[in-house]
Amino acid sequence: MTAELIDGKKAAERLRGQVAELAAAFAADAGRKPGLAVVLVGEDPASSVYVRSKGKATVAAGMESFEHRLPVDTDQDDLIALVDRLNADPAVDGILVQLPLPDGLDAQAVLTRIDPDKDVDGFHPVNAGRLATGLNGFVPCTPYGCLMLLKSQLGDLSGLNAVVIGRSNIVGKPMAALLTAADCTVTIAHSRTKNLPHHLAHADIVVAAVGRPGFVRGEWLKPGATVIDVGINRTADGLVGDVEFEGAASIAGAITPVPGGVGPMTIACLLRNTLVAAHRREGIALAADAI
Ligand SMILES: Nc1nc(=O)c2c([nH]1)NC[C@@H]1CN(c3ccc(C(=O)N[C@@H](CCC(=O)O)C(=O)O)cc3)C=[N+]21
Repeated sequence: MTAELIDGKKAAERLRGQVAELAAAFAADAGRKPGLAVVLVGEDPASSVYVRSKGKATVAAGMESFEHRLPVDTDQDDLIALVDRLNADPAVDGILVQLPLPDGLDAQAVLTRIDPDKDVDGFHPVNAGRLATGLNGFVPCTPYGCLMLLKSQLGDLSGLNAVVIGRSNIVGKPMAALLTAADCTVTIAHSRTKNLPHHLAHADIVVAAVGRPGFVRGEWLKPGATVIDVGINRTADGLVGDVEFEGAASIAGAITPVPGGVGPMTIACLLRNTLVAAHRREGIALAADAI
């Protein structure tokens, strides 16, 4: 292995520390802590683990955590009614409805019901539009975390070639928008892309978000490339990313591990977005470069 390991766990700890300091200052100013509501429908074991760790991280950062666990057979109207209550609750700055929702529930209708100014996941179409047009909104946590890792690794990203593999609304599309705004030359590759190795051969930055274990091969990479692996695949070998790690680590300049790369940054960015939401809702200034 010759690539430098990008330590997402350490970067996330640093960000969480900054959020905690700013959350304490907010609480002193506003007379209340920033609040994050997390809604989990059903008992998917992986989702339960994530929701628990989000709750713990929220409290550790000096914020209020409101957890709503609903039965798997919850109907659409009851879930929408809960979102309406959270929208109206002044103690709630951020709302996250854990995905995926059980079969039979319409996730798009639920996400679109969340007040865009409490949408700390950045999944509401209004926030997607704000990101696409360069307005202030909320950026989805995973791509935002990836951008922070890239900037701390590479500094200015201007003029670099970036290939984003995956075109989901949650990762690929917002990632491409962020890299475009950072002046990269961006290619979005996906399942229908012809000759992916051709595109990767020119990529200074690769963000892999396809959900297939070991899909990206080391020999496809440009030597020295910076590789961000968003994949979290549970296999017989344990948790693995979308990038074939051993091969990639011998050619890339730097690479995120799985676990310990992008995942911890996702949760830290959720706290960051909640802090920003709280400041905006209370009309309290937060220096643009504070976090
Ligand atoms: N509305 C919504 N927002 C989300 O942000 C959201 C969601 N739904 N549904 C599920 C996915 C997944 N997700 C992760 C967060 C942290 C880690 C994480 O911290 N992973 C650790 C450990 C992983 C493990 O051990 O299982 C790591 O990669 O090192 C992973 C995955 C957020 N998601």
